[in-house]
Amino acid sequence: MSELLRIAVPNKGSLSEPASQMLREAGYRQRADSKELVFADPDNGVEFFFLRPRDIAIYVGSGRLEVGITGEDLLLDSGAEADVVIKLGFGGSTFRFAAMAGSMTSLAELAGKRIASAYPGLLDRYLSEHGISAQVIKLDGAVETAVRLGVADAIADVVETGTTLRNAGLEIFGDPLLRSEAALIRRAGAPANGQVEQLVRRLQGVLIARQYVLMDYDVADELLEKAVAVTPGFESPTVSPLRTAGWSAVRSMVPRKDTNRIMDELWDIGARAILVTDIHACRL
Ligand SMILES: Nc1ncnc2c1ncn2[C@@H]1O[C@H](COP(=O)(O)OP(=O)(O)OP(=O)(O)O)[C@@H](O)[C@H]1O
Ligand SMILES: O=P(O)(O)OC[C@H]1O[C@H](OP(=O)(O)OP(=O)(O)O)[C@H](O)[C@@H]1O
Ligand SMILES: [Mg+2]
Repeated sequence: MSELLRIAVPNKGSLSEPASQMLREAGYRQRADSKELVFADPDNGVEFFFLRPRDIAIYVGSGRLEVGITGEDLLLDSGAEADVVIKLGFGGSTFRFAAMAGSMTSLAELAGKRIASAYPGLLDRYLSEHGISAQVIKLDGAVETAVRLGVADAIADVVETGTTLRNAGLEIFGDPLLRSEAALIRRAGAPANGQVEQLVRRLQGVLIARQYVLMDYDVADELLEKAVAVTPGFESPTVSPLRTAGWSAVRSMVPRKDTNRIMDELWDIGARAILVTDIHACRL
């Protein structure tokens, strides 16, 4: 038997629960106790290491662990030599500058100022790429409070809903430094590995199952072309003859978010018995 594939998974924070949930949907067992730091699933040939998401890039970049799940922003901040294999569709955020409401409007105003952040690597790189000379104040968290307490003039931080900023009396300015989401990462230049490819196929299966539904409908043959144009599917929809002559049954995958619009369009074209089913799992 080949060795277990070692996968780093966030042990805490925003990415922890959605990462474990996605792995569960991909058929892996997950720890029952959030204090467990290592958990093997030998039936699926993998072993999970529960680590701080910020540290995961370091373990993976150094090659100690084959792959890991972390945020793109955390990967960039760490400077670790790892690449995104696939984006995972959760843990989405933007990384933005903010200051007291009404106090700053453009990046240029940051020159010579103090900027607090828990992502100094990311911030330093952005400032030097934009030719801005400012002092970076490294904090561990709750950076929104740094301005009020006079430790910094502005902050650069993760923004999801913007509630934390608003509550601190801050306002974003300038373009986002970055858009980020959770991703599966791997050491830069690592050789092809069948176990990793299997993990990626499983995760892609979960992404597709979450983003698409299966749509079935019946349509008169003379309307078939028009209906199929609305539901082109991934490669090609399945069309089968109905027992009633002159009618066909169509099955196609459609984006979940468009489900009702597509059903309305199909109905207007003349399709009937339109059924929508969740996809439990898939390999495309
Ligand atoms: N509302 C959010 N707050 C913080 N991080 C978020 C949020 N939404 C998405 N993320 C992403 O989660 C990752 C940060 O996770 P991390 O566990 O380090 O921070 P956290 O969720 O703030 O946890 P902690 O309580 O340890 O600060 C980043 O990739 C970030 O972009
Ligand atoms: O835009 P929002 O939806 O408000 O989310 C973003 C905020 O949430 C996180 O803080 P967290 O609560 O994790 O505390 P921390 O700063 O100590 O990490 C993050 O650092 C931002 O402060
Ligand atoms: Mg946090």
